[in-house]
Order: sequence, then structure tokens, then C-alpha cells
Amino acid sequence: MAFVKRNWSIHDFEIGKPLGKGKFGRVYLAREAKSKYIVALKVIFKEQIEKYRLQHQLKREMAIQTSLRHPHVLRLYGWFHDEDRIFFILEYAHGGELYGELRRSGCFSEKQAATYIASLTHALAYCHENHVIHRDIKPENLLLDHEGRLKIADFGWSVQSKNKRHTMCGTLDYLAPEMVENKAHDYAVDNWTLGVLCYEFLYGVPPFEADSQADTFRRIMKVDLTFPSKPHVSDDAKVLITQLLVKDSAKRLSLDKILKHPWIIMNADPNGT
Ligand SMILES: Clc1cnc2c(Nc3ccc(N4CCOCC4)cc3)nc(-c3cccnc3)cn12
Repeated sequence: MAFVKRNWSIHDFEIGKPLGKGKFGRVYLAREAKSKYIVALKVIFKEQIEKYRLQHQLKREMAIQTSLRHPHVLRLYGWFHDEDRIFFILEYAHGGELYGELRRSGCFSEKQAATYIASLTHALAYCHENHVIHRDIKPENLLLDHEGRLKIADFGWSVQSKNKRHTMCGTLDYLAPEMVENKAHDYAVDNWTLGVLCYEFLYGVPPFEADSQADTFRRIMKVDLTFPSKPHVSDDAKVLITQLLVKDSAKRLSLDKILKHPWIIMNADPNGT
């Protein structure tokens, strides 16, 4: 699919059902009129961008996502704008939100969890090689394609979805200690988040979940990690999670070491489905 045409307009697309909505706008299913190619069209209102002075961040996110090409990173094919809206032409993820899968099944098998973690690790290694720190990896930014393969979406423009926990918006659950302390952070924040996601994929809840943000903050800062006794979670999985949820960011397991970890080797499906 080559969206070689540059000057797109809303008239090039037939708009379908809304897929999700958020603070900045909405995501719609859409079809390019001539090629009949299915895409996701994300609409952001300019006044929202101006109000929050996010023009620069938006330009940076757009430059990043158009330049990234990876099987586990959702494609941004192009963008256009009209009087008061900006439109992003995005790859449509036919499988919907990974978060929806997690809520429906409660938790994933070790094979499924390890496959998703391996896909995420490959995608993050690629992003880090391209000097991109995602910083916002959480289940609702993860989508699935028609074969159930994971796609990282929303570089900085997360949209709220229907099937989301109320605490999800503005949740601290996925943030590393240096992020919640608002300290200087580096690529290793994404390694921490991989540990949080691996835990949540296997247990169905994030490791530091608490009734209040203050309590979650305290649990993250203490790295208050406990493993419920669940039969289907192997010790290797707990070892990997423990090697990622390390307060000192320099001591977290590196992305290449994650891919060589026994639990990943034993359980991840090589072609990421
Ligand atoms: Cl960007 C982008 C590309 N593709 C998607 C997508 N795809 C998608 C596919 C299928 C189903 N359904 C499959 C049948 O059961 C009902 C859900 C939902 C979303 N969703 C979102 C989105 C965004 C916010 C909230 N919720 C979903 C953003 N997307």
C-alpha cells in the first residue's frame, strides 16, 4: 500500500464507525475512496492542541511515527488538516485493542504473554535504535492485527476507549519510579514498563495496583512486588519480571537480554502471533 499522494483531504475517505474517542479527538474506521483501502482515521481538534500548547509535541510525534517502519509498530501513512482539525491516516488494526483481549480472557497463557512481550521488545529495540522512547506503553496503546500480532500505537496521542478501567486515564500503574518522580529518564523506562505489562498479562492486574494513586505511587517507589500464587505462572516468568522491575534503571535487564531469557525462549512464538 503506497499512500504516495501527498495532498490528502477528507473527501478522499469514506468515514465508518467510531473506534474510540479521547481528550484530543476520535478514531474512525475509514476507507480510501479510490483504492477501497481500509484505514483508521484519527481526528484531533486544533483548538485542543492550541489550548494545551502541544503543537511542537504533535509535530515531533508525527515525524517519529511516519519515519518508523516495523511489523509491531502501527504505520502512520500520512496526514492532512482542514480549518479546525488534523487527520492522521493510520494502519487499521483489525484485531482491536489488546486490552480488550486481556479483559475478556482475564489473563494470558504463558505462551501468549511471552509472545506479546517478545514482540514489544523487538519493537522497542527498533524504536530505541531510532532514538525514540515511547514512554507510554500501556495495554490500551497496544493493538492487534488480523493475525493477532501486536502493534504499538499512539505515540503520545492516546485515545480513550470504551472498555477501559476508570483509573486508566492518568494511571500511574505503568510508569517507572524515575517517571513518577519526574526525574530525568532514559530508554530504560520502557524496560520497566515491559515488566509491568508481563505481570499484568499473566495475573490480569498490574503489579502496583492500589485503591488510590498515592498508594500506587508508594508501591512503585518501594518496588512493592508480590506474586499471587497462581499455578500457571512459572518461576522463570517471575525471574524475568523481577529483573525488569528494578528501581535503579541501569540495573534493569536490557532488551537484547530479554530476548535471550529462558522464559522468552521457551514460550514466545517466533512469528509473533
Ligand atoms: Cl489507530 C487504530 C487502528 N486500528 C484501530 C482499532 N481497531 C479496532 C479493530 C476492531 C475492533 N473491534 C473488533 C470486533 O469487536 C469490537 C471491536 C475495535 C478496534 N481500534 C482503535 C481504538 C482506539 C481507541 C479505542 N478503541 C479502539 C484504534 N485503532
